[in-house]
Amino acid sequence: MTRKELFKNTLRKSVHAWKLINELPLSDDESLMLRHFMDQPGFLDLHWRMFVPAIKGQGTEEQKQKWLPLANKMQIIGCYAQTELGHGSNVQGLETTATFDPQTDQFILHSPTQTSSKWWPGGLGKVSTHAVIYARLITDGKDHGVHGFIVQLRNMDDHSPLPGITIGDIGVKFGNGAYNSMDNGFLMFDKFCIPRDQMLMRLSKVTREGKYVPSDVPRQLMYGTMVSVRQTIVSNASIAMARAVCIATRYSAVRRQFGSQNGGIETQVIDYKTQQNRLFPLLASAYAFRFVGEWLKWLYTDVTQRLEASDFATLPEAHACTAGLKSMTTSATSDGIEECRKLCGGHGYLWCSGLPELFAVYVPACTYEGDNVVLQLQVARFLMKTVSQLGSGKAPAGTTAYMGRAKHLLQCRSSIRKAEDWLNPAMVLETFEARALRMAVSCANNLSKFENQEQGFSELLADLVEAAIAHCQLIVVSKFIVKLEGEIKGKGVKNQLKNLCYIYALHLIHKHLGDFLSTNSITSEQASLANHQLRSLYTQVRPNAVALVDAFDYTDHYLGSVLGRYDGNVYPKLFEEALKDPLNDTVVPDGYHEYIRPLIKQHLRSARL
Ligand SMILES: CCCCCCCC/C=C\CCCCCCC/C=C/C(=O)SCCNC(=O)CCNC(=O)[C@H](O)C(C)(C)COP(=O)(O)OP(=O)(O)OC[C@H]1O[C@@H](n2cnc3c(N)ncnc32)[C@H](O)[C@@H]1OP(=O)(O)O
Ligand SMILES: Cc1cc2nc3c(=O)[nH]c(=O)nc-3n(C[C@H](O)[C@H](O)[C@H](O)COP(=O)(O)OP(=O)(O)OC[C@H]3O[C@@H](n4cnc5c(N)ncnc54)[C@H](O)[C@@H]3O)c2cc1C
Repeated sequence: MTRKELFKNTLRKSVHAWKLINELPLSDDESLMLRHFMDQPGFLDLHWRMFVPAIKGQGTEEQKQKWLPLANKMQIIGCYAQTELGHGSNVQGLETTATFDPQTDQFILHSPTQTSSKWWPGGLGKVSTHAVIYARLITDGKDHGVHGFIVQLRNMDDHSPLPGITIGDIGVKFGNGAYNSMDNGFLMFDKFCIPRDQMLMRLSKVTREGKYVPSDVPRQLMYGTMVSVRQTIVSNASIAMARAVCIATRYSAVRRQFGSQNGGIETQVIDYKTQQNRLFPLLASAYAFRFVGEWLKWLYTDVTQRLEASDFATLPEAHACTAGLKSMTTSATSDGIEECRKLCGGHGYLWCSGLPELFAVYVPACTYEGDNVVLQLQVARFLMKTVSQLGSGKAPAGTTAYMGRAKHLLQCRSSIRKAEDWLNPAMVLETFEARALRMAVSCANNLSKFENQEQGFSELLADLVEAAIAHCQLIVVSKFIVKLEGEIKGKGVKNQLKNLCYIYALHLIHKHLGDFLSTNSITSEQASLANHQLRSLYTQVRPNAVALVDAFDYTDHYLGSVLGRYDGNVYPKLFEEALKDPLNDTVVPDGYHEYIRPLIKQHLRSARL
């Protein structure tokens, strides 16, 4: 499809999905499932995941009563317009202004520079009638920082931009189809006026007289919509990873190379230990991210209930967990999808493998909802704060509770003696805790050598990110272990999950061996034992690998991959796909008479053939 066709077709699908949701009708969970199977980024994502939650989280009761019924019936379509051409990560650096005019009781929205143009918001370019706009609030010449506003963008009769608004699509993005189904947009305001009651005023207010009244709740609640989306992105990482792994695992069982004896069949590539060493940790990650995603959903629900009761105590942890896990799982999944492409050899590079499209549509997850490095730095700040409070009498809680055992974890030595000891959950957990704590403490010690903490932080950014990742990996490992300790129906299933849990943990040790050795969390002998155990786990997973990906229950239609077909009938179908290519419509290609024939003829003449 051309870009225009792709965009229009996605509009068609989105509107059809909305019709089904209402007609059947579908529950919220079923509607999410429908979105999942619609399988294309589109304006509904931003309307439901960001525009509506932003109003719910930041609007007053009156504002919710006014706007939510319209949004819930999709009589208005909204998006989330925060990022600007010049500023994305640095939200406090946004330039768009919203200046209160007491004479008209209005805010004047203005884009003072080119870099202040809104740039990137999905659904903004061509579809949305409304947006939640983030802009600097100015009253009486004073800048109060960034706040949210509900703004109508387009005329409800003919969809034209309202006077004072310039709006459009930012252009083609990475990949052929992928994210190009979405109208990520730009927007400039030229002194555009909105009524005062369109500032989202749950967190702070501007009175009729133009007085700014900050509320007593933390201003970070303004970032709540991002926290909610980051949480869902973790579960989505599992879905995308599982999809790539399903394709690569099934194909690795079909594909044979070398090893034929006396003219017999060749070896299935899934039997090579190198293939297993690349594939099975990704299979394990798909399960691990699913379980940590379930836990994060619980954490998010819990913090939401606490916030409603004005208990803000767990907000920093919820922010650190959603930011860190969003970052860690999306980075691992993007890398994992690319690894799966390589695991499928040359055929993985074919569009019909399903992997190039999956990669292209997935990889921006490392950037949207917060650049992955910027988000890990938020985790690092949280960790440094926690370390600095050790010994102050305030016991660390939640995911940092292990830091409360700092004295032990800083000096303990791993008691792993034989390979099977690596199947002991307590020993594995302590290894990850020791490594995470020691990396965090080492950063804190290095920071304390700087007179200026912020300067020290800038100097140590790379180490801080590594410490943050170590903490996030510990969370994933520990939630996998907790899952195994809970109710899992079926002993066989539990055994398989145990194998995957240890593959996940031991492979991380192998991959980040430098961290584990340099922090003395394990010795090099213990590292070899971990590798030994890992190989044995691969052997145990091998006979069940295909069943473990079949368990994701993805249809062939959803996978969209010739290589990942359930029936394994890969080669005939590759031919069928190839023959569908427009280049094969004719035997002699268009351009032959124009370019190839004259070239050949010229050579034939000069060679006197
Ligand atoms: C084959 C076909 C397959 C098809 C598959 C389809 C695939 C699609 C799948 C799923 C779709 C998912 C839908 C996703 C849609 C994506 C749309 C994207 C939207 C966006 O990107 S919106 C814009 C997002 N922008 C960002 O994330 C910006 C990142 N920056 C920030 O968040 C912040 O500015 C910051 C965290 C970097 C903070 O910077 P700074 O230090 O300047 O912060 P301050 O504002 O001064 O605050 C510091 C203080 O606050 C704490 N803090 C910060 N953030 C939060 C928070 N969110 N919650 C709570 N607290 C927060 C911070 O820790 C500091 O605290 P202390 O002072 O240290 O105590
Ligand atoms: C597909 C897609 C959809 C999007 N949808 C929306 C949307 O609906 N609404 C919306 O408002 N926005 C949206 N965005 C924008 C997105 O949120 C931002 O792109 C994202 O927050 C990153 O910000 P940036 O582009 O400014 O990156 P930058 O911050 O410019 O990052 C560039 C580089 O600088 C590094 N860097 C930046 N700051 C630091 C630091 N303090 N320390 C160390 N390194 C740093 C980063 O790691 C990165 O390597 C979307 C983006 C994409 C790609």
